[in-house]
Amino acid sequence: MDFSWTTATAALLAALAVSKVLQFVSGLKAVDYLPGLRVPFQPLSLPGMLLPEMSWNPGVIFTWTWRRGTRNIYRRFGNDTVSVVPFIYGTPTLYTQSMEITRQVVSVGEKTGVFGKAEEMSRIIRYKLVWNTTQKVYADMIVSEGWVGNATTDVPCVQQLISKMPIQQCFGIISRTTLFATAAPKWAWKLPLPWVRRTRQAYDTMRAFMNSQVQERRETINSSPGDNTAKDIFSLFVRASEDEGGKLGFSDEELIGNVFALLFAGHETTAHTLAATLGFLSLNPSIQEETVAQVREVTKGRENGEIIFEDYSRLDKVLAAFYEGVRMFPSGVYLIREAKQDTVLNLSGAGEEPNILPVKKGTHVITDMIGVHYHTQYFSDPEEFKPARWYTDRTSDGDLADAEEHTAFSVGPRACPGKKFAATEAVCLLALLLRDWKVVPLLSVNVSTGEKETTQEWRARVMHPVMGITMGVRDIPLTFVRRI
Ligand code: HEM
Repeated sequence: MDFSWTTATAALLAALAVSKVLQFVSGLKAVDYLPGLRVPFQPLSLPGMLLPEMSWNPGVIFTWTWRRGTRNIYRRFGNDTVSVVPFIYGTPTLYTQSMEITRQVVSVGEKTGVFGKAEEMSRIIRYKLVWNTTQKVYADMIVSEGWVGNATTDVPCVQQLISKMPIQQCFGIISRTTLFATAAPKWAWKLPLPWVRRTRQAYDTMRAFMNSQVQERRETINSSPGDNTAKDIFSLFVRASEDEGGKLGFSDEELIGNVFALLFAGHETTAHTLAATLGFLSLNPSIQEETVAQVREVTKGRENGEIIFEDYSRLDKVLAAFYEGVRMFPSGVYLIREAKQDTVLNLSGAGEEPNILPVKKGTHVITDMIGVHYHTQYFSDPEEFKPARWYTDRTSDGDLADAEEHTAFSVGPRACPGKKFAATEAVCLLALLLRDWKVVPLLSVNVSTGEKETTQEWRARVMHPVMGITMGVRDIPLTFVRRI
């Protein structure tokens, strides 16, 4: 029989099509045919992330872009948990906006090993050091940015202010180019394009910085073996690695990787949440003044309005503003877990008739933090910035019985170990900034008409998410007006 390329290609395509159909059917079975989206690619898979957003390719943060009206997937399919089954590429996945399912998966499921993710993290942080360092960064920033003596200062992108240390420019570039870094083959790094060159430089600078940090710590630790005084995270990693020694110790690459992951987990999330919080405070002057009043009350009678670490627990309105900022822009937007074995989820929630959903091993379950945070069952008026819902004394605002469980820092054994770190840094920085400056939106002016946009237009233009390593917020333009 003559060999024909056409026949061979057709046979290959037919085999591929059959395998995809079988895979799709097994995906539907894995989620027990729970209604939901049927799309070519899982939105969090590489093709899903890289291809442009279309009706057939929802995009990484479709739960935000589609959150209103009939496109909201939970409303559309009439359930707080829906399936997303890809027919070309990706893992069958359940998206949920139910805290009850989140508890079953992220809390109980993780504890029992039925659901899980990979690596472990140690939890050693000294919060007073965080507070004092934040104070120093604020003082340095006021000088280096030339704010001393200014009555007002315009800041076109408040994120850049919050990320001012030199190495942090590299952080910014790296976090914006994660998709490229994950997907690009080696040759693509050599392309003669300015942004590729800048990306390469950022990665090289960061690697060299990290390397020098490892070598420095290694020398110090080896030159005085009994000395355990250095408690920064880098030294702890290096010491742990040196103590294990031989094959069990970390390689330099692994050490750098771990510290890198920790720095990124903490940096981008906190910077974006602070920016979003300042943005919302600028849009809500009365809430801003209420928060400032607490700062004044706490620091009354102190020389220069000094704010100290011991004030943290009394600055609950500042903390509440930060929690509300992270509720509205949850940087850890998806909690992704994989079923480690065949299991079941109870979709009905506490107290109702059981409605059992079988879930096959390998299926992903994603808690959609946007869904949870804009769910009227948990938060009344979810589109409103209402820090009062987090106040310690929030008896008037009955919608948060378990306030701690609803924060954007996750629950269960793999909840964010940096929550207190972020909260300490945020309360200190926000209290200092608000004590000294009134924050107002920097409104743009229409060049042809000379008219200024309204604050509502500013909100509609600015307060949108962008996806880097985590979910952030667009550049936030603000004016800082000195308080007398
Ligand atoms: C606004 C600030 C922050 C937010 C919203 C945030 C949010 C989160 C969330 C939701 C998770 C859990 C992810 C999951 O369960 O899949 C997480 C994990 C983590 N966070 Fe944060 N985080 C913040 C700041 C920080 C800071 C400052 C640090 C470090 C100092 C940090 C270090 C980590 C680490 C290491 C993990 C992984 C924990 C594990 O897998 O066991 N985070 N974060």
